[in-house]
Amino acid sequence: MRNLPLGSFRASRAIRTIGVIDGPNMSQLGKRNAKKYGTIGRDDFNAQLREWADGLGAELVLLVSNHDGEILEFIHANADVVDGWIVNPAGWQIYAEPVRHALEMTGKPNAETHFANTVTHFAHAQPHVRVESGLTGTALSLTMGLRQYSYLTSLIGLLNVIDAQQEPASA
Ligand SMILES: O=C1C[C@@](O)(C(=O)O)C[C@@H](O)[C@@H]1O
Repeated sequence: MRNLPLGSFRASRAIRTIGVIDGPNMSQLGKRNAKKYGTIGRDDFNAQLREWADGLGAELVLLVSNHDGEILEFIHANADVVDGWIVNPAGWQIYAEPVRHALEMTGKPNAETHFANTVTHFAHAQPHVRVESGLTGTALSLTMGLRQYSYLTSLIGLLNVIDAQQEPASA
């Protein structure tokens, strides 16, 4: 892995804390369909996320979980710890209402993020059904299809939005 000079993608030097949540089956990165998810394994991806965060001046609290109750409790427990969230609800995007409520309660912006382009994914899997993520309606953003780089894109954007909210430019 290279140490990328990511600092120039962010003007503020303030350290922010970002909660990253990866839902069901995201523990299996590296063993999933390589056309959608690439080949990066879970441990390498965790290291990559931390390296990106470090380069951008962020600390991560990371949860990879196959259990919806655990995800809810993680959000509740970290509501006052984080400045924002990156959330990949994975298969739970279809019935994500409890997660959406929990995120909304925190009042912190959340960036929905997927490895795959889920629009193509659903169109291929179930061409007769239009399935949209239940999180998107109240998410700050939706980034998908760039594999692991969706998270880098979300992280850069989210940090800049948080910076602008917390340090508004003086008139
Ligand atoms: O499990 C996943 C992973 C996913 O959220 C992604 O990151 O690409 C896309 C979802 O459609 C799928 O159910």
